Amino acid sequence: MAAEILTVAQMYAADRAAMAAGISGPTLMEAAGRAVARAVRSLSPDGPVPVTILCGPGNNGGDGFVAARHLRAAGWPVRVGLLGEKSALAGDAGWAAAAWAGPVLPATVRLLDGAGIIVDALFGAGLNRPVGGVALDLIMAMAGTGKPIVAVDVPSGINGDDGTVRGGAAPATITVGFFRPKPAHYLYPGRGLCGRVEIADIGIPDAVVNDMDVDILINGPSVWGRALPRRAATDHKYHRGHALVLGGTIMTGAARLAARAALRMGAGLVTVACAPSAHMTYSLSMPSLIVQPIDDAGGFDALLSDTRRNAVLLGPGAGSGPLLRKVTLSALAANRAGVLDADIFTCFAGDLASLRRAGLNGDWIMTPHEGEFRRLFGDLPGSRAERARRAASDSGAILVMKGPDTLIVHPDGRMRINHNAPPCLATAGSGDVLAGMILGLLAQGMGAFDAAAAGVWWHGEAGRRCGAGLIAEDLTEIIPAIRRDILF
Ligand SMILES: NC(=O)C1=CN([C@@H]2O[C@H](COP(=O)(O)OP(=O)(O)OC[C@H]3O[C@@H](n4cnc5c(N)ncnc54)[C@H](O)[C@@H]3O)[C@@H](O)[C@H]2O)[C@H](O)CC1
Ligand SMILES: [K+]
Repeated sequence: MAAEILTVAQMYAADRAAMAAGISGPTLMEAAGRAVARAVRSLSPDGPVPVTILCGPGNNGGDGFVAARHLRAAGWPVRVGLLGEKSALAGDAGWAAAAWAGPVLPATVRLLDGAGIIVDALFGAGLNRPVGGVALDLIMAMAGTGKPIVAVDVPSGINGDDGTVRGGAAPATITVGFFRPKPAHYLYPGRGLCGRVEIADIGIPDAVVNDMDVDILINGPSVWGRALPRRAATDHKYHRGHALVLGGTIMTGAARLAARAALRMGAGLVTVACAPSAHMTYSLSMPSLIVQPIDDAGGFDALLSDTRRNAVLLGPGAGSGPLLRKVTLSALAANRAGVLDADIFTCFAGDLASLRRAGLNGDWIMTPHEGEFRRLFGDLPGSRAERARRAASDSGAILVMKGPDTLIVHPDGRMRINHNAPPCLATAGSGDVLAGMILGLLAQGMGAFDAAAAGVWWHGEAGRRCGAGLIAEDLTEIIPAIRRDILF
């Protein structure tokens, strides 16, 4: 499957490019409507049930008319309700409505009575304001029926570019998108309202994407697999990097999980630097760890003076006191790659400027969840994706905005949307494992953007394989099996 996600504007451009290549608008709409009819039929394998199709005033409605014609031809009872006047339908939608031989009724809530399946073809890519009035009444009524809904392109009321709900939207059972997915198919809350997403080939040549600046991808091995660190028969451990983790004194579990994850990801060596009082805790937890007691930030600097220690993790369990602050500023100045997580966002709350001044750049990855994000970046305006992009651009670092639809964003605006994380990953220590996984890849020399994306996907896959009831310790243990299955 192609990993590209197209914005609404890019999808319109793809349409135009296809038409310029000689594929007519009605040809595209015919294929789109046929795919919608197919999705409806898949919901009732035992045979026809009454279908109500609610059509809007644009081409989304046009797709609805085409679907109506195909379903009727296959012997399905279909009622079509139109929001607006048939005479006002223009272009391809006008063509589709003219080709529908059945009655066109005004779209009212009553039309939903007796429907076994509903097709939501009110608004798609062309939504340009929040839904209200009759349209909103229809959307709420669709949602209230409890019947299966097939949404055309997106559930009406969802903004295709960011997945936000504008006014209201009815949850679909299947959403049929066209050519390539849109951000709303992958970003919550849109993603949660789309149900199963089926992307139909409607005859737009794949090549049209080559002329576009596609900067959003679905995160997965096809995106970063070729950049994974390779093993050579002649490798020794110093070829595989040396990660350095600042370990806390009280919350020692976080750094232990992260260090273990970094080793499991293939880092050659992992050192935990900690207060002398915590030395024993770290040493006894994992014989393969190097544990270095440090008295103060100077002790950490001394460890960093060994340039083989090439990747650094700061934050998990570290406490947000002066030590973390000092160590972070000197690590940023030391020209390393690294991951900033957890207590970093408290330690530097509202103070991105200090991180930037110290040398934060694209070799560094920040991994906040929503609350931590706000602590560092404040209340930025816009959707989650817009805020994440702004934060990556302002910080100059790779931003991993954690959540059920984790975003991996480059300062230049490129974004990868992750979609494989199961809810059971929301458990204590899970974020520490993620930070350590990314660290392990950084230590082996993988570029920060790819390392972040690979870590996030791999962590999701680990969660999926462990399943419900997993604890963070399980995640680290399944890492090697996943590597074996990534075919790059
Ligand atoms: N390659 C493709 O993706 C193809 C997509 N197709 C379908 O075309 C629609 C997009 O069609 P468009 O006419 O541009 O927009 P819409 O039908 O979504 O809506 C425009 C229509 O609705 C009015 N409107 C917008 N927002 C509101 C609102 N909140 N309340 C009331 N009215 C609103 C607006 O004024 C217009 O009149 C895409 O989604 C696909 O379904 C093609 O069929 C095939 C190729
Ligand atoms: K729709």
